[in-house]
Amino acid sequence: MELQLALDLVNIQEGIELVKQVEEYVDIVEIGTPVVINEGLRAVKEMKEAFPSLKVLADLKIMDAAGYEVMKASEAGADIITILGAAEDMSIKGAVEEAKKQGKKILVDMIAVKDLETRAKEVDAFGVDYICVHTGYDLQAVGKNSFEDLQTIKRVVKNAKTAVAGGIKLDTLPEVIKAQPDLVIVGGGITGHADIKGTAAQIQKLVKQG
Ligand SMILES: O=C([C@H](O)CO)[C@H](O)[C@H](O)COP(=O)(O)O
Repeated sequence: MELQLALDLVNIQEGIELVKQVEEYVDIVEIGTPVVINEGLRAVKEMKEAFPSLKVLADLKIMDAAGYEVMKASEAGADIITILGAAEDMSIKGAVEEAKKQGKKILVDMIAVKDLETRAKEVDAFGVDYICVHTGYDLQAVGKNSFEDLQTIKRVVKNAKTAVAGGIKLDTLPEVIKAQPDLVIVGGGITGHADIKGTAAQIQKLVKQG
């Protein structure tokens, strides 16, 4: 099981300073969608240059022009790029094709997908690397989480790795781990904590114990 740190509410320099504190505890650093919107793919480039041994995920949440956007994120140094499960089949297939060409990986974010079971099976057949259930900020705000959805994709996904994101904290992590995802994504549960390093260490310990 791997741990991904999501950076969403920081600028590039703040992100780099944050990762300095926790780099020994995380496998993947996510340049979150708000950071890409604010700073562009420069954020991916600078993070990868600062931490060449960490994998960097560009959370582009691609919806269209997938091949081109995967190519640009790859050129910036991303190891993993996200596309939405709600995108056209052709877009997801295009993303996979370009990622393979570039030696990169595709994570499909299933946020807002209504028929999760059906779509997860379809997307799994396209050769994507990760399928991620995700409760975004707006649904977290009304008390939702992705724990049941994680069990659904664990049941139906046969090829891709499974991932889970959205409001995961130290106290809810054991429930997540019980479902055995391949990748756990934590943002505010680490970055919003008073003790960032200590929390990342505790979360990593639980994730690695599986
Ligand atoms: O993808 C995310 C969100 O849509 C904002 O871009 C977050 O990175 C993801 O939800 C993980 O962050 P937390 O919910 O703070 O753990």
